[in-house]
Amino acid sequence: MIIAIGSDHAGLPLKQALKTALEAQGHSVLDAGTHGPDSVDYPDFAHAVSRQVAAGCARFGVLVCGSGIGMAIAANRHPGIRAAVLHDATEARLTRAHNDANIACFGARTTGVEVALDALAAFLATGYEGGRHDNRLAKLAPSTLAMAG
Ligand SMILES: O=C(CO)[C@H](O)[C@H](O)[C@H](O)COP(=O)(O)O
Repeated sequence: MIIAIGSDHAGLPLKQALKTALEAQGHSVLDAGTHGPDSVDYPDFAHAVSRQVAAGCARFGVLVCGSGIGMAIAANRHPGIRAAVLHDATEARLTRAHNDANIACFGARTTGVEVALDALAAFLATGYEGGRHDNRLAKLAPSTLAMAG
């Protein structure tokens, strides 16, 4: 599977750990950076990864910053992106099964490496359930916002 990954300076160590694990599992990882400890702006990396996922160049994205929240806010501005901040494997399974999330966001300052690895494995192993969730996802499309009450 092709997976796009990115982080800011705060997320770099966790990003490296997740990338190493993904490659060991046989995935192809497109690393959008950052590649060093200098302070950078998380939206630059969220936008790069989101574009790759939205364009179909990568099946899933992984984004890491201090809390995961800034990355998720930035990624969710892209049509077709459903990014979720994950703190454990249960959240990972639920957001795949119910939200068809396609980008997993982690907070390197809030979530340990082992928990993040576990959550990412669950995220990648879980399929979208469809059914009752299809109508709900359709209501997330930007074109439906003008009609929303
Ligand atoms: O934007 C964030 C909050 O959602 C990220 O956690 C950033 O990594 C964080 O703001 C970076 O903080 P720093 O003080 O510039 O290292």
